[in-house]
Amino acid sequence: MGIAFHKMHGLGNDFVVIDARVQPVSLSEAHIRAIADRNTGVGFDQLIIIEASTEADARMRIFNADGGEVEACGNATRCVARLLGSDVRIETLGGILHGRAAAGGVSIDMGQPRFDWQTIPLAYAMDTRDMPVGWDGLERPSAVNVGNPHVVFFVADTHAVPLDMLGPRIETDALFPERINVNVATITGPSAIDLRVWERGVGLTRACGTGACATAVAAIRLGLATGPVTVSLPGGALEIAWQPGESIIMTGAATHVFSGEIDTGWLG
Ligand SMILES: N[C@H](CCC[C@H](N)C(=O)O)C(=O)O
Repeated sequence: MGIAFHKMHGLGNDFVVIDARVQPVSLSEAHIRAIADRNTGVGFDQLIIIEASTEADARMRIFNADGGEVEACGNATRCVARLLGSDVRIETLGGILHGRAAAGGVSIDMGQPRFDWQTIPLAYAMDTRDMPVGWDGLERPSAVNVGNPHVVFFVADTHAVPLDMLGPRIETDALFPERINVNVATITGPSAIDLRVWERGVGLTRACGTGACATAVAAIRLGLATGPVTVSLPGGALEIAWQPGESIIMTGAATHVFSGEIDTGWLG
C-alpha cells in the first residue's frame, strides 16, 4: 500500500503532487520534511495535496519543504491546472484561482495584489512601495502580498547579490511576522526583469511564480516597467500581465516528469 504521487515542476521549482480527492491523505510535518529530503526522500520544494472542494473544482493545499502550510504557489498552481484539465477553478488559502491552457503552457488568474502593510503583513506601519529598511546593501524594497508575502529589492545585478546569505536573514526578520519570500531583481528592459528568489520555508529555488508576480507588480507600480512583463528566473521565464486595479495573469510552463508511489511502510 502506498501513496500515489506525480512529480512535476514549473521552471525547475519542483513538486510532489498527491491527488487526495478520492482517498484522503494526512501527513505530519515530520512526514512532509522526510519526503522533501533530496537524499533520503523523494525531494521537492513544495508538497501539493489536491482535495475535494465545495467552493471550486478542487482544493489545493501547499506545504513548503520545511513542513509549513502556506497560502499560494504560482508554479504549482499551473501544474495542478494542467493535471485537472484546462479551465479550472482551484481553491487555495489565498483565494480561488482560475487556470486555463494557454500558448506557452498554462495561464492563472492570481487575483489582485495587496499592498497595505497589515496585509503583507509587516510588524508596523510603513510605505510598502519604498520601505525605509535595508540589510547589508539591499535597500529600500517594496512589499506585495499575492496570496503570500513578498519583499522585492531592485538592484543593478541580481547575480552579484549573496542571496544565500542575506535571504535567510531577511526571511526571518522581525519586520515580517509571518516570515517573507525574498526577491532580488534587475530591470533588463522596459518589460523585462531578471529575478532570483529566496523562498520562505525552502531557500533558493530555480523559479518562484508568486515571486515573479510580486516583482512585476512592484516594478509596474514604481514605473520601472510596463506590462506584460517577461520575468527571467534561473529555471526559465514567466509572462506576468497586470495593471493597477486588475488581477495578475501569470503564464508559463507546467511539466509532468513521472508518477510514483510512496511506500507507507517507509513513511512510518
Ligand atoms: N515559498 C512560498 C510558497 C511557494 C511559492 C513559489 N514556489 C511559487 O511558485 O509561487 C511561501 O512560503 O509563500
